[in-house]
Amino acid sequence: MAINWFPGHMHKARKEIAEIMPQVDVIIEILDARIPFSSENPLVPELRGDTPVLKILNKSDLADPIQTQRWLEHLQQERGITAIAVTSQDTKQIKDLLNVISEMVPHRVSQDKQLRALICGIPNVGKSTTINILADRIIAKTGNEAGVTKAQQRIRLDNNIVLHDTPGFLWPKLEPEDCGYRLAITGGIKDTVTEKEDIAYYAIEYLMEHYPELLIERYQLKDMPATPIEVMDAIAVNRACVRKGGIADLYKVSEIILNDYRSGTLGAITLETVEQGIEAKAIGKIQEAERLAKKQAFEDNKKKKKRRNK
Ligand SMILES: Nc1nc2c(ncn2[C@@H]2O[C@H](COP(=O)(O)OP(=O)(O)OP(=O)(O)O)[C@@H](O)[C@H]2O)c(=O)[nH]1
Repeated sequence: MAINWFPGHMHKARKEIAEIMPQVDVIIEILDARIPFSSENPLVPELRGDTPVLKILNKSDLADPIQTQRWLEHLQQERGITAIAVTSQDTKQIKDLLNVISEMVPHRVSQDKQLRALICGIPNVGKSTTINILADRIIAKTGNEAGVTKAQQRIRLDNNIVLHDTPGFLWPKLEPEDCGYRLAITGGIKDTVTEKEDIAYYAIEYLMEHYPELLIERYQLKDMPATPIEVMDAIAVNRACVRKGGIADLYKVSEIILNDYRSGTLGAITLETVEQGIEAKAIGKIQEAERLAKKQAFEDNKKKKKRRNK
C-alpha cells in the first residue's frame, strides 16, 4: 500500500513552522501513544535544530499500558528525550503540561519572559483537544478525522505562555509501508485515501499475533481462525454482514473492526512495539537511500543523454 497524502496545507505548515522556529522556546510534539514511532514526524528534528522538545504520548487511554511504559523508557533513557504519556480525557494531566514545559526552559520563567511553545503533530493526534483544555475554551475545531486543523494560530494563555498551533503535517511519502498501515488504522490518514478492507486486514493480522484474546472476546469467536480472511468471515456471520448468496460484506466488516479499534471498544491496543519502531526506522532509512540512489541514477542518465545528443 503506497499512500501519498501531502495536501497543500501541509506544505504550507512546513514553511510556516520553519519561519516561526527561531521565536520558539519549546516544542510540544504530540504523538499517538498507540503508534509512537509512526506518528513521529521525521521533519521535526530537521526543523527544530536545538530547540528543546517535549514528546507527548497522547490517547494513552487507548494504548496498551505495558507498551506505553516501554516507549517512555525508550524515549527518555535511550534517546534522552523528555516524554510523557497523557490522555486528553484527564484535564489535569493536560494542564500539568504547562509546568513540564516551564521546567524545561527555566531561564525564560526566572526572567519573567513570555514562554513561546509550538504545538505540532501529525493529523488527528489530539492537538486541538489539548489546546482547548490548555486555553480553557474552545479555540480549535476537533474531530475524529485526519486534517481538521487547517490554519496556524497563536493562543495567549494566562500564565505568560503563548501557544503556536500548527495544522497537522505528514511527510510526503509514508514509508515503510507498515507505518502507513498503522497510521491508517488509528485514523492518522484520511479514510478516503486508503482501502478500508486492506487496512482492516492488516489490523486483524496484527491483532491475531499480538492481542488474539481481545479479538476472540469482542467477536465471540470459538477458536482463532487460521487467517485474517477467516476472521473477517466469522465476524460477518456474527454481525449479520452477509450479502445474498452468503458472501461476506468485507467492507462493512472492515468498518466494524476499524471503528471498534479507534473507539477503544476492542481494548487498549498498541500497534507497534519499540522493537518494531526501531525496525521500521531502519527500513525507512534503507528505502530513503534507495530512492535517492535511483533519483541520482535518473539524473545521471539524463545528463548522459543530453551530452550524447549535443
Ligand atoms: N480516546 C481519546 N480520544 C482523544 C484523545 N485526544 C483526542 N481524542 C480524540 O481524537 C480526535 C482528534 O482530536 P483533535 O484534537 O481534533 O486532533 P488534531 O490533532 O487537532 O487533528 P487535526 O485537526 O486533524 O490536525 C477527536 O475525536 C478527539 O476527541 C485522547 O487522549 N483519548
